[in-house]
Amino acid sequence: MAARTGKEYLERLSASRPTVHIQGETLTGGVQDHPAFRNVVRTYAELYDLQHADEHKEVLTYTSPTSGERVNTSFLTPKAPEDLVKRRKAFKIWADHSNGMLGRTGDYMNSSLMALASAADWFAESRPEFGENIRRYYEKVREEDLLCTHTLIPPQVNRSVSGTEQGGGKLSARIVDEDDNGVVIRGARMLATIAPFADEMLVFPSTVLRGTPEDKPYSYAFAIPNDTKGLRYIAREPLDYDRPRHDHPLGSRFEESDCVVVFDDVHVPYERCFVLGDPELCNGFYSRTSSQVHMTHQVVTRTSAKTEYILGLVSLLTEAIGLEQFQHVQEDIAEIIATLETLRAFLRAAEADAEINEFGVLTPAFAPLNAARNLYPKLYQRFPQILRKLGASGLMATPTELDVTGPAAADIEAYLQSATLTGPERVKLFRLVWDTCISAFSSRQALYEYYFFGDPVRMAGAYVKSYDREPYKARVQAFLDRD
Ligand SMILES: Cc1cc2nc3c(=O)[nH]c(=O)nc-3n(C[C@H](O)[C@H](O)[C@H](O)COP(=O)(O)OP(=O)(O)OC[C@H]3O[C@@H](n4cnc5c(N)ncnc54)[C@H](O)[C@@H]3O)c2cc1C
Repeated sequence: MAARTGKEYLERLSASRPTVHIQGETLTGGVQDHPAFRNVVRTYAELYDLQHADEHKEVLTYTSPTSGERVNTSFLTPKAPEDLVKRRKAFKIWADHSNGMLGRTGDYMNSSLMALASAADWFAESRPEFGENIRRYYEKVREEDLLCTHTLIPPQVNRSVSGTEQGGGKLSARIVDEDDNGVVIRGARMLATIAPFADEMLVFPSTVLRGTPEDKPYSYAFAIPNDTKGLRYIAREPLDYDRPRHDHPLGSRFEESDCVVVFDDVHVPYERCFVLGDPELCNGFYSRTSSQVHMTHQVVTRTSAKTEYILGLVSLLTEAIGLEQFQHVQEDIAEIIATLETLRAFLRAAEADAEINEFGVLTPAFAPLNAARNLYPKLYQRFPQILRKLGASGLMATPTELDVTGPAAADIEAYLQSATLTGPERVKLFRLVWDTCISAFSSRQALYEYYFFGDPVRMAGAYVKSYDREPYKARVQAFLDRD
């Protein structure tokens, strides 16, 4: 099968039976029609349709080396510089479709799987069949164009002890049994975005494991269909209130949903396992395979699309109400431009300094991408702040569509006009600003960007530890020692 259409994505989803607890209801199917999910599912279907649009199909797809069918470009194993460029352009098309608001479009995990499968020999060091498993799984996801999400971190019970010690070792998902066909998993993982409407759940390592015998049951990587028996999702309250697009322009399209993941003795067949009982392999999972680099390449492309959107939005806002000439407003706009250009420079540097890794994959330089992923969680927080500051009371003068077209229409036309816009045009723009900086949807976006790659505080610790500062210390020391 080739790159899917939106219709094919929806058909598969309607045949799927994931167990989802949401607002007191238990769903065992029908996700695509549920008010909490149907709008975002439609948006995901649009992404699949873009793969077949005349203006995008050349960039969004390439010819599969096994089936000869067109498959999504995020599966392309880069060997030459133009492959990296093609990958980035494909990421950008999908990211632009949601103004960078969707964090779990398929290309994110596809990029990870591409890199993991290329490093199959590394997995095979643990057990030969694991190398074959990851290669086969990547090909399956590529050829069937499956939508994958992932769940990484242990439940947030007591962060003063390790993930494996939560609840006395009885809470985090762990291997509790093993038979001739596979392993049995019991416990929970904290979160998985888009879980109810993904096809597959990747249960991958995250926190560093100590390599002690007690850590072995927590040392695994596997993938299961999202309606596997015993797998349950507990969804948070939806932020899509099924309101008109005029009123909630982002929440009514891009509300991805986040779920706690419960494994109630889930049986995972061996052929779906890539690591078992090997903490060392878990600890090297992302770095040794270059998977973190390719994932970050996708993410920085997405965040640059999101920053372009913010720049466009702030510019329309400041033009609309005549703020452009004020210096502090220009200072805020300059901050957004500088962030955008920084992200673009990181992407360009990462691609320009790419090198072939030990598995023959052209891999972007990690240093610029790592800098981007350490900076953006904090840089993004400024954007809603700037929008709130510049929008001010205008963000509360935001009647709904029913008012714009109802009895208040004449007042709205007269009193809500702006320097450049009619009343209805201004309300439409300001509702978009509101959904980017004030609504519950926008709050969740800010939280998402902050924790996208993990806790920025602990990431900073790892960043400092991994960065070679010796040459700079030596240079300063030499200066101190200079006569
Ligand atoms: C909107 C959203 C969507 C998400 N989607 C996914 C997903 O799809 N898949 C997935 O796997 N994960 C997902 N996550 C989880 C994300 O990976 C985590 O939020 C992130 O790794 C931080 O972990 P935590 O939330 O458990 O925070 P905690 O680890 O509980 O940290 C809470 C606070 O305590 C501090 N703290 C805790 N422990 C330490 C320590 N040892 N040293 C110093 N400070 C500490 C932190 O700095 C932080 O301020 C999502 C998170 C959000 C918010």
